[in-house]
Amino acid sequence: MPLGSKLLNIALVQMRVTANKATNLQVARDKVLAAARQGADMVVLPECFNSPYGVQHFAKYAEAIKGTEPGESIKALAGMAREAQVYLVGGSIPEVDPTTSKHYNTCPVFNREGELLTTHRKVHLFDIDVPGKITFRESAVLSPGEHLSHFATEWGPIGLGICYDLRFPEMAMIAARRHGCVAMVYPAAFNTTTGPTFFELLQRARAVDNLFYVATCSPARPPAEELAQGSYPAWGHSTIISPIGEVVATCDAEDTIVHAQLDFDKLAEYRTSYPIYQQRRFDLYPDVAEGS
Ligand SMILES: NC(=O)CC(=O)C(=O)O
Repeated sequence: MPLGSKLLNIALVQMRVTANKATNLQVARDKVLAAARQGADMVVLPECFNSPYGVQHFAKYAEAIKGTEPGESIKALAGMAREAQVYLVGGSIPEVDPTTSKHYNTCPVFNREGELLTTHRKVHLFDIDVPGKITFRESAVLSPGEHLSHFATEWGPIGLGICYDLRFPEMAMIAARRHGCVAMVYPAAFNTTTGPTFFELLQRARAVDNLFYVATCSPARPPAEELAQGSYPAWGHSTIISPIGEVVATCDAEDTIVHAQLDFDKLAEYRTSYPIYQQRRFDLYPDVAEGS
């Protein structure tokens, strides 16, 4: 697919997520509409935007997305996208598959008419153990997705990942090389242990590996009293990175909306200046763009 030539105004909604799903949906709606009023074409919500992030919460907040009447979050997201007339990368929500009863961490994407374009189920589950700092085991409750995902837009295809997926370069490279993606979007919830070391570095690495834009959207960090009660210490720092690894826009841990313009003429320029797509040595390593 040819590279798009227009500007894409993107907005990252770094919102506070509470234990009240209805409140989270209402806050998301208000912020999606506010972002659209500021000129956003595409709005991104955080990982787990309708539920606290923690294995103890996933089953309680889980909703069906496919194969049955969609849950309240999917209906609400479709309504927001339609009302705001934006592409909506609906963060992620805990999903239950009614046919298998398996749970997933899933990102739904809607077009400006509020139609569900695709869903991405987090492929790499967040299972880590940093002694004395953080232990997290999504696989205790969730199943991994079995597919890589992207969706078509007028600017070109856009790849999807969720948080821990950012650590796996193959996924972004397949999006870029096999599907011609011009950007990768990751709803994410890094934390105060891993965020400072890895979050920006990984985004910049994925961007320069592939000469495309990378956008991430995190929940805002909860207040100190909630952290003291065990709430997940989200790192925040929702960010947009240019194809040559520059931080185009970012923030700290607060409740905010980050706006930026993705310039796909610039992307084409960079790919001409740095022709790494043509310089690969597939005689020495396999071509990840092969097949589809
Ligand atoms: N929350 C995640 O999925 C990932 C994360 O926090 C990390 O990789 O660090």
